[in-house]
Amino acid sequence: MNAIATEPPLQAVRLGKSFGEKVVLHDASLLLEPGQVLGLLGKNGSGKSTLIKCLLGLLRTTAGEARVFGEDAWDLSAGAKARLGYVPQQVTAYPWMRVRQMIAYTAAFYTGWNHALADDLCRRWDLPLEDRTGVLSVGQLQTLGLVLALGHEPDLLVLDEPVASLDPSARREFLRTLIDIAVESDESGPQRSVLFSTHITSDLERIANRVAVLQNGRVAFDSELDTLKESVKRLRLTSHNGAIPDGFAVPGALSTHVAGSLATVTVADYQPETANELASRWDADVAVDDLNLEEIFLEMHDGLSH
Ligand SMILES: Nc1ncnc2c1ncn2[C@@H]1O[C@H](COP(=O)(O)OP(=O)(O)OP(=O)(O)O)[C@@H](O)[C@H]1O
Repeated sequence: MNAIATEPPLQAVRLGKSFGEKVVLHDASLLLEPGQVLGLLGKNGSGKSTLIKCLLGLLRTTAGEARVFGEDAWDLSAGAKARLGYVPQQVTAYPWMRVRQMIAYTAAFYTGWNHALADDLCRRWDLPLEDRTGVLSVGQLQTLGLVLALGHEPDLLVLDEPVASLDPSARREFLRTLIDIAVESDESGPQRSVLFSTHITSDLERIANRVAVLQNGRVAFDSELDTLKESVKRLRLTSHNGAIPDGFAVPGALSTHVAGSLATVTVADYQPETANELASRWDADVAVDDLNLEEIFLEMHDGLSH
Protein backbone atom coordinates (compact mmCIF):
# COMPACT_ATOMS: atom_id res chain seq x y z
CA MET A 1 0.00 0.00 0.00
CA ASN A 2 1.56 3.35 -0.92
CA ALA A 3 1.71 6.23 1.55
CA ILE A 4 -0.76 8.37 -0.37
CA ALA A 5 -3.53 5.75 -0.06
CA THR A 6 -3.50 5.89 3.73
CA GLU A 7 -3.56 9.66 4.05
CA PRO A 8 -6.84 11.48 4.73
CA PRO A 9 -8.23 12.95 1.50
CA LEU A 10 -8.65 16.38 3.10
CA GLN A 11 -7.40 17.98 6.24
CA ALA A 12 -7.53 21.52 7.60
CA VAL A 13 -5.51 22.18 10.72
CA ARG A 14 -6.24 25.47 12.51
CA LEU A 15 -6.65 27.04 9.10
CA GLY A 16 -6.95 30.80 8.84
CA LYS A 17 -7.78 32.99 5.86
CA SER A 18 -8.09 36.75 5.71
CA PHE A 19 -8.72 39.07 2.81
CA GLY A 20 -6.87 42.23 3.85
CA GLU A 21 -8.35 43.22 7.21
CA LYS A 22 -11.28 40.88 6.80
CA VAL A 23 -10.87 37.64 8.73
CA VAL A 24 -13.04 34.97 7.11
CA LEU A 25 -11.57 31.83 8.66
CA HIS A 26 -9.57 31.44 11.82
CA ASP A 27 -8.78 28.22 13.55
CA ALA A 28 -10.87 26.07 11.17
CA SER A 29 -10.05 22.38 11.56
CA LEU A 30 -11.59 19.56 9.58
CA LEU A 31 -10.64 15.99 8.72
CA LEU A 32 -12.25 14.06 5.88
CA GLU A 33 -11.61 10.33 6.18
CA PRO A 34 -11.59 7.96 3.18
CA GLY A 35 -15.11 6.88 2.23
CA GLN A 36 -16.89 9.68 4.09
CA VAL A 37 -19.53 11.90 2.54
CA LEU A 38 -19.29 15.15 4.47
CA GLY A 39 -21.83 17.92 4.10
CA LEU A 40 -20.61 21.40 4.98
CA LEU A 41 -23.30 23.75 6.25
CA GLY A 42 -23.05 27.42 7.07
CA LYS A 43 -24.91 30.64 6.51
CA ASN A 44 -24.29 32.84 3.48
CA GLY A 45 -20.85 34.38 3.82
CA SER A 46 -19.77 32.00 6.59
CA GLY A 47 -16.73 31.00 4.51
CA LYS A 48 -17.68 27.63 2.99
CA SER A 49 -16.31 28.45 -0.47
CA THR A 50 -13.23 30.05 1.06
CA LEU A 51 -12.55 26.95 3.17
CA ILE A 52 -13.01 24.68 0.15
CA LYS A 53 -10.66 26.80 -1.97
CA CYS A 54 -8.03 26.86 0.79
CA LEU A 55 -8.38 23.11 1.23
CA LEU A 56 -7.77 22.56 -2.48
CA GLY A 57 -4.90 25.03 -2.73
CA LEU A 58 -6.86 27.48 -4.88
CA LEU A 59 -6.42 30.16 -2.24
CA ARG A 60 -3.36 30.56 -0.07
CA THR A 61 -4.08 30.19 3.64
CA THR A 62 -3.03 32.93 6.03
CA ALA A 63 -2.48 30.50 8.91
CA GLY A 64 -2.55 26.80 9.66
CA GLU A 65 -2.42 23.92 7.23
CA ALA A 66 -4.46 22.60 4.32
CA ARG A 67 -3.63 19.09 3.11
CA VAL A 68 -4.92 16.93 0.25
CA PHE A 69 -4.00 13.23 0.52
CA GLY A 70 -1.38 14.33 3.04
CA GLU A 71 0.26 16.84 0.69
CA ASP A 72 0.44 20.59 1.20
CA ALA A 73 -2.58 21.86 -0.74
CA TRP A 74 -0.66 24.85 -2.08
CA ASP A 75 1.95 22.58 -3.66
CA LEU A 76 0.00 19.56 -4.86
CA SER A 77 1.66 16.90 -6.97
CA ALA A 78 0.17 15.93 -10.33
CA GLY A 79 -0.65 12.54 -8.78
CA ALA A 80 -2.81 14.10 -6.07
CA LYS A 81 -4.50 16.44 -8.57
CA ALA A 82 -5.40 13.44 -10.74
CA ARG A 83 -7.29 11.90 -7.82
CA LEU A 84 -9.33 15.04 -7.22
CA GLY A 85 -12.60 16.25 -8.77
CA TYR A 86 -13.90 19.73 -7.99
CA VAL A 87 -17.02 21.59 -9.04
CA PRO A 88 -16.87 25.27 -8.10
CA GLN A 89 -19.94 27.31 -7.21
CA GLN A 90 -19.71 29.03 -10.58
CA VAL A 91 -18.68 26.62 -13.30
CA THR A 92 -16.72 28.13 -16.16
CA ALA A 93 -16.10 26.62 -19.58
CA TYR A 94 -14.69 27.88 -22.84
CA PRO A 95 -17.82 29.45 -24.35
CA TRP A 96 -16.88 28.70 -27.97
CA MET A 97 -16.51 24.98 -27.34
CA ARG A 98 -19.40 22.61 -27.81
CA VAL A 99 -20.28 20.50 -24.76
CA ARG A 100 -18.86 17.42 -26.48
CA GLN A 101 -15.59 19.26 -27.23
CA MET A 102 -15.32 20.61 -23.68
CA ILE A 103 -15.63 17.07 -22.34
CA ALA A 104 -13.06 15.74 -24.83
CA TYR A 105 -10.71 18.63 -23.97
CA THR A 106 -10.97 17.84 -20.23
CA ALA A 107 -10.65 14.09 -20.84
CA ALA A 108 -7.31 14.68 -22.58
CA PHE A 109 -5.80 15.78 -19.25
CA TYR A 110 -6.48 12.41 -17.62
CA THR A 111 -5.04 9.00 -18.44
CA GLY A 112 -7.89 7.27 -16.62
CA TRP A 113 -10.86 9.14 -18.14
CA ASN A 114 -13.93 6.92 -18.21
CA HIS A 115 -15.61 7.81 -21.53
CA ALA A 116 -18.50 5.41 -20.96
CA LEU A 117 -19.25 7.00 -17.59
CA ALA A 118 -19.12 10.55 -18.98
CA ASP A 119 -21.41 9.54 -21.88
CA ASP A 120 -23.81 7.90 -19.45
CA LEU A 121 -23.91 10.98 -17.18
CA CYS A 122 -24.56 13.26 -20.16
CA ARG A 123 -27.46 11.05 -21.16
CA ARG A 124 -28.87 10.82 -17.65
CA TRP A 125 -28.63 14.56 -17.16
CA ASP A 126 -29.87 15.49 -20.67
CA LEU A 127 -26.80 17.54 -21.58
CA PRO A 128 -27.03 18.97 -25.11
CA LEU A 129 -23.71 17.70 -26.50
CA GLU A 130 -23.79 19.82 -29.65
CA ASP A 131 -24.58 23.15 -27.92
CA ARG A 132 -21.79 25.63 -27.33
CA THR A 133 -21.10 25.94 -23.60
CA GLY A 134 -21.58 29.72 -23.87
CA VAL A 135 -25.31 29.27 -24.46
CA LEU A 136 -25.94 26.78 -21.65
CA SER A 137 -28.24 27.74 -18.80
CA VAL A 138 -26.69 28.08 -15.35
CA GLY A 139 -28.11 24.68 -14.36
CA GLN A 140 -26.81 23.00 -17.55
CA LEU A 141 -23.39 24.55 -16.97
CA GLN A 142 -23.38 23.23 -13.42
CA THR A 143 -24.33 19.78 -14.73
CA LEU A 144 -21.49 19.96 -17.25
CA GLY A 145 -19.17 20.88 -14.36
CA LEU A 146 -20.28 17.71 -12.58
CA VAL A 147 -19.53 15.54 -15.64
CA LEU A 148 -16.10 17.17 -15.98
CA ALA A 149 -15.40 16.49 -12.30
CA LEU A 150 -16.61 12.89 -12.32
CA GLY A 151 -15.26 11.59 -15.66
CA HIS A 152 -11.88 10.57 -14.29
CA GLU A 153 -13.52 8.79 -11.32
CA PRO A 154 -11.75 10.80 -8.65
CA ASP A 155 -11.04 9.36 -5.20
CA LEU A 156 -11.99 12.73 -3.74
CA LEU A 157 -14.92 14.78 -4.98
CA VAL A 158 -15.36 18.34 -3.74
CA LEU A 159 -18.55 20.14 -4.64
CA ASP A 160 -19.37 23.74 -3.77
CA GLU A 161 -23.16 23.93 -3.70
CA PRO A 162 -23.44 21.39 -6.50
CA VAL A 163 -27.19 21.43 -6.93
CA ALA A 164 -28.00 25.08 -6.23
CA SER A 165 -28.97 25.78 -9.85
CA LEU A 166 -30.54 22.43 -10.70
CA ASP A 167 -34.28 21.89 -11.05
CA PRO A 168 -35.89 19.33 -8.70
CA SER A 169 -35.70 16.44 -11.17
CA ALA A 170 -32.08 17.15 -12.12
CA ARG A 171 -31.29 17.51 -8.43
CA ARG A 172 -32.82 14.14 -7.64
CA GLU A 173 -30.98 12.51 -10.53
CA PHE A 174 -27.69 14.06 -9.46
CA LEU A 175 -28.14 13.01 -5.83
CA ARG A 176 -28.93 9.48 -6.96
CA THR A 177 -25.66 9.39 -8.87
CA LEU A 178 -23.81 10.75 -5.87
CA ILE A 179 -25.35 8.06 -3.67
CA ASP A 180 -24.23 5.44 -6.23
CA ILE A 181 -20.73 6.84 -6.02
CA ALA A 182 -20.73 6.75 -2.22
CA VAL A 183 -22.17 3.21 -2.10
CA GLU A 184 -19.63 2.00 -4.62
CA SER A 185 -16.86 3.20 -2.34
CA ASP A 186 -18.31 1.16 0.53
CA GLU A 187 -18.27 -2.08 -1.40
CA SER A 188 -14.84 -2.42 -2.87
CA GLY A 189 -11.34 -1.07 -3.19
CA PRO A 190 -11.53 2.62 -3.99
CA GLN A 191 -12.55 4.58 -0.92
CA ARG A 192 -14.24 7.51 -2.59
CA SER A 193 -14.71 10.54 -0.38
CA VAL A 194 -16.99 13.50 -0.93
CA LEU A 195 -17.07 16.97 0.58
CA PHE A 196 -19.93 19.19 -0.48
CA SER A 197 -21.32 22.48 0.74
CA THR A 198 -25.01 23.16 0.59
CA HIS A 199 -27.90 25.09 2.05
CA ILE A 200 -30.33 22.29 1.27
CA THR A 201 -30.39 20.28 4.46
CA SER A 202 -32.80 17.67 3.09
CA ASP A 203 -30.26 16.83 0.35
CA LEU A 204 -27.51 16.62 2.90
CA GLU A 205 -29.66 14.32 5.01
CA ARG A 206 -30.12 11.98 2.04
CA ILE A 207 -26.51 11.51 1.09
CA ALA A 208 -24.11 12.62 3.81
CA ASN A 209 -22.92 10.46 6.67
CA ARG A 210 -21.25 13.40 8.39
CA VAL A 211 -22.05 17.05 8.80
CA ALA A 212 -19.87 20.02 9.72
CA VAL A 213 -21.13 23.49 10.50
CA LEU A 214 -19.01 26.52 9.75
CA GLN A 215 -19.61 29.53 11.95
CA ASN A 216 -17.59 32.57 12.99
CA GLY A 217 -14.60 31.37 10.99
CA ARG A 218 -14.44 27.99 12.71
CA VAL A 219 -15.89 24.54 12.30
CA ALA A 220 -18.25 25.04 15.21
CA PHE A 221 -19.70 21.56 14.96
CA ASP A 222 -18.67 18.30 13.32
CA SER A 223 -20.44 14.99 13.81
CA GLU A 224 -21.71 11.80 12.24
CA LEU A 225 -25.23 12.53 11.03
CA ASP A 226 -26.76 9.67 13.03
CA THR A 227 -25.00 10.76 16.22
CA LEU A 228 -26.21 14.31 15.69
CA LYS A 229 -29.80 13.19 15.30
CA GLU A 230 -29.57 11.03 18.41
CA SER A 231 -28.11 13.83 20.51
CA VAL A 232 -30.21 16.84 19.51
CA LYS A 233 -33.79 16.42 20.76
CA ARG A 234 -36.69 18.66 21.60
CA LEU A 235 -38.25 17.98 24.99
CA ARG A 236 -41.77 19.09 25.82
CA LEU A 237 -42.45 19.39 29.53
CA THR A 238 -45.97 19.65 30.93
CA SER A 239 -45.86 20.62 34.59
CA HIS A 240 -48.16 18.87 37.07
CA ASN A 241 -48.17 21.99 39.26
CA GLY A 242 -49.49 24.74 36.99
CA ALA A 243 -47.12 27.40 35.66
CA ILE A 244 -43.48 26.44 35.11
CA PRO A 245 -41.42 28.36 37.73
CA ASP A 246 -39.41 31.47 36.72
CA GLY A 247 -36.03 29.89 37.37
CA PHE A 248 -36.67 27.06 34.89
CA ALA A 249 -33.47 26.25 33.00
CA VAL A 250 -31.81 23.19 31.55
CA PRO A 251 -28.00 23.41 31.53
CA GLY A 252 -26.55 23.51 28.01
CA ALA A 253 -29.97 23.93 26.33
CA LEU A 254 -29.83 25.30 22.79
CA SER A 255 -33.21 26.99 23.22
CA THR A 256 -35.91 27.22 25.88
CA HIS A 257 -39.50 28.44 25.52
CA VAL A 258 -41.89 28.60 28.45
CA ALA A 259 -45.63 29.27 28.19
CA GLY A 260 -47.70 28.65 31.30
CA SER A 261 -47.43 25.01 32.31
CA LEU A 262 -45.56 24.05 29.11
CA ALA A 263 -41.85 24.29 28.44
CA THR A 264 -40.09 23.36 25.22
CA VAL A 265 -36.36 22.78 25.48
CA THR A 266 -33.92 21.72 22.78
CA VAL A 267 -30.82 19.98 24.05
CA ALA A 268 -27.66 19.02 22.18
CA ASP A 269 -26.55 16.24 24.50
CA TYR A 270 -29.65 14.10 24.89
CA GLN A 271 -29.23 10.86 26.86
CA PRO A 272 -31.94 8.29 27.57
CA GLU A 273 -31.99 9.38 31.24
CA THR A 274 -32.39 13.10 30.39
CA ALA A 275 -36.17 12.90 30.11
CA ASN A 276 -36.58 11.04 33.42
CA GLU A 277 -34.30 13.46 35.26
CA LEU A 278 -36.23 16.46 33.97
CA ALA A 279 -39.57 14.79 34.75
CA SER A 280 -38.67 14.22 38.40
CA ARG A 281 -36.80 17.53 38.85
CA TRP A 282 -39.69 19.65 37.54
CA ASP A 283 -42.55 17.28 38.40
CA ALA A 284 -43.67 17.16 34.80
CA ASP A 285 -44.57 14.82 31.97
CA VAL A 286 -41.81 14.89 29.35
CA ALA A 287 -42.26 14.06 25.65
CA VAL A 288 -39.19 13.69 23.42
CA ASP A 289 -39.34 14.77 19.75
CA ASP A 290 -36.88 14.06 16.94
CA LEU A 291 -35.80 16.99 14.79
CA ASN A 292 -34.96 17.00 11.12
CA LEU A 293 -31.61 18.37 10.02
CA GLU A 294 -33.00 21.77 9.07
CA GLU A 295 -34.53 22.18 12.53
CA ILE A 296 -31.29 21.00 14.13
CA PHE A 297 -29.24 23.40 12.01
CA LEU A 298 -31.46 26.35 12.93
CA GLU A 299 -31.42 25.43 16.62
CA MET A 300 -27.68 24.92 16.62
CA HIS A 301 -27.03 28.11 14.78
CA ASP A 302 -29.02 30.10 17.32
CA GLY A 303 -27.60 28.08 20.20
CA LEU A 304 -23.99 28.35 19.05
CA SER A 305 -24.33 32.12 18.47
CA HIS A 306 -25.08 32.78 22.14
N1 LIG B 1 -11.52 37.38 -2.89
C1 LIG B 1 -12.16 37.91 -1.83
N2 LIG B 1 -11.86 39.14 -1.39
C2 LIG B 1 -12.47 39.68 -0.31
N3 LIG B 1 -13.43 39.05 0.40
C3 LIG B 1 -13.77 37.83 0.01
C4 LIG B 1 -13.16 37.18 -1.12
N4 LIG B 1 -13.70 35.94 -1.26
C5 LIG B 1 -14.62 35.83 -0.26
N5 LIG B 1 -14.65 36.94 0.48
C6 LIG B 1 -15.51 37.18 1.66
O1 LIG B 1 -15.39 36.08 2.51
C7 LIG B 1 -16.63 35.82 3.16
C8 LIG B 1 -16.99 34.36 2.97
O2 LIG B 1 -17.31 34.14 1.60
P1 LIG B 1 -17.60 32.69 1.05
O3 LIG B 1 -17.91 32.83 -0.40
O4 LIG B 1 -16.48 31.79 1.43
O5 LIG B 1 -18.89 32.29 1.90
P2 LIG B 1 -19.93 31.09 1.67
O6 LIG B 1 -20.17 30.50 3.01
O7 LIG B 1 -19.44 30.18 0.61
O8 LIG B 1 -21.21 31.90 1.19
P3 LIG B 1 -22.48 31.44 0.29
O9 LIG B 1 -23.21 30.41 1.10
O10 LIG B 1 -23.25 32.71 0.15
O11 LIG B 1 -21.95 30.93 -1.01
C9 LIG B 1 -17.64 36.79 2.56
O12 LIG B 1 -17.81 37.86 3.45
C10 LIG B 1 -16.97 37.25 1.28
O13 LIG B 1 -17.31 38.57 0.97
